[in-house]
Amino acid sequence: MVLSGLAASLAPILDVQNVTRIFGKGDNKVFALRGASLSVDKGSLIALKGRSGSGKTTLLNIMGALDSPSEGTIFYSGRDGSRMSEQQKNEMRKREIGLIFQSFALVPYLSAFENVELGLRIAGSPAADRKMLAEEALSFVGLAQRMHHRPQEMSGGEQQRTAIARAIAHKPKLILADEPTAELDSRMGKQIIEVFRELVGTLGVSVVLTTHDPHIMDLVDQVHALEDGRIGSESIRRV
Ligand SMILES: Nc1ncnc2c1ncn2[C@@H]1O[C@H](COP(=O)(O)OP(=O)(O)OP(=O)(O)O)[C@@H](O)[C@H]1O
Repeated sequence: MVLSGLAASLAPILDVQNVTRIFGKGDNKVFALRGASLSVDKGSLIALKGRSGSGKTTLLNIMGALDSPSEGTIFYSGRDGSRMSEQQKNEMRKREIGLIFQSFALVPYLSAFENVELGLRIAGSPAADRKMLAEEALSFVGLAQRMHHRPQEMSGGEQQRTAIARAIAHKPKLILADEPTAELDSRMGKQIIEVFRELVGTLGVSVVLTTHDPHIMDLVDQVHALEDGRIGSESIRRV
């Protein structure tokens, strides 16, 4: 189904419907997700919690079109993922999604600016725009004065803010962050959530993150608990 521009703009950013993901075969079959459903609206800050192995990373990978459901459907701004080619998914990921990892995943011998600029190259941003976009993103996360430092010369919080700048520089609609505060102390973790909060508030970006930290769960709009591959009934909505 092709949605009109208006219908696509009204659709949730992500609509995960009854998604199951099975790894392996026969006796080695693992149900990482078993009918998980979740809708992500524009401008929401959402945390996924759950014990180790409950399926958080698997769900995040499917949300980021890095993986596909075995059963069920995911709609990306109204587009049915199962009807998109790998190339269409790659294009969508590059343009519309920003990914952030627990371990920052920065290139160690490049400065913060060069790391963000490299991300823009990979996202296919035109060369003429890259300097301005990289500086804008680094200023947004409060690193205007530190952008020519390398990761090893920065604190963990500054490194994660560099990774956020890299994820937002191409102006995606959705940020997916797998345990973005796990390597940070509570003060730096809170600063990272404040950056996400500002992204949601000022740019209308949606953020979905995974966390084990109850303090982080207190700072987001919605908390959804994954239990054995399903979104549990104790999900908390604050908005
Ligand atoms: N590629 C894979 N092949 C086989 N099993 C997998 C694969 N990826 C994940 N699993 C299994 O699926 C289940 C869910 O894993 P997942 O990584 O999504 O959990 P998680 O909630 O993110 O865990 P953690 O909090 O430890 O990161 C686990 O039992 C895991 O071992």
